[in-house]
Amino acid sequence: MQWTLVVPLKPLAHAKSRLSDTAGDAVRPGLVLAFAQDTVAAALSCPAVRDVAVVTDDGLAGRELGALGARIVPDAPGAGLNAALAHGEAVVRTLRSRRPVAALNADLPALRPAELARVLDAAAEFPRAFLADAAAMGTTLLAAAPGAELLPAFGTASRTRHRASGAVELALDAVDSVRQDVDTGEDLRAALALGVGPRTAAAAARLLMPGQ
Ligand SMILES: Nc1nc2c(ncn2[C@@H]2O[C@H](COP(=O)(O)OP(=O)(O)OP(=O)(O)O)[C@@H](O)[C@H]2O)c(=O)[nH]1
Ligand SMILES: C=C(OP(=O)(O)O)C(=O)O
Repeated sequence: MQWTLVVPLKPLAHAKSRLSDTAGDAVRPGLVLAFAQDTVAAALSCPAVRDVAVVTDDGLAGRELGALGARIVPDAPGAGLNAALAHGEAVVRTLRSRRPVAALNADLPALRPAELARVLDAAAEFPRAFLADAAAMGTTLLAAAPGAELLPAFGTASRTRHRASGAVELALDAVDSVRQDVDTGEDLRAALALGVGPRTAAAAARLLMPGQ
């Protein structure tokens, strides 16, 4: 099955505020862009992925991610993460109504295409399914079959909300790269230990972070 992914991305200057102790205001936007570039590049090279739409109002990120092959959708609602995802879903479904759709966070710099393919293949068995993040509190991927709505409920402690909404939690081993979102300096160290993509590796080296 070939999926359309919807990837939300906040304006870089405001994104990942919880990383401010690890990366100051001068370097954090570049680091967040590197996460998104490595996430989108890995997604686009996944055999289970047909196309990727990034919902963002950030001009630089739009140009860079568009150059990788993503469709850029303006964050027209401007009303937060879940509104951005619902809007992205509506846009891609207008274009491709018979494809399954999955929301994927933009902060997965260690993402491996083969692991993403395993997650999407497992999700294809259910009308709606999700993958919990490495902290086991949040969500990194929420998937909906053709004809089912995503009904995104991302944000703090979203795992419980997605489960309560009827989405099936995917119980998969060895998909750490799809679970490892980066909110904090500790998360970034964990992602570096898994092995990040080239743009995040370069950006982290500029922060003088060891472990690559
Ligand atoms: N388009 C869009 N994306 C968003 C919005 N809010 C969050 N995101 C994205 O949603 C994903 C998950 O969000 P978080 O992990 O909370 O990231 P964040 O809001 O940048 O992080 P903090 O500032 O530390 O809370 C990331 O890819 C964000 O860039 C929004 O209002 N619009
Ligand atoms: C966006 C989420 O949370 P966090 O900001 O903790 O990554 C989530 O897990 O739904």
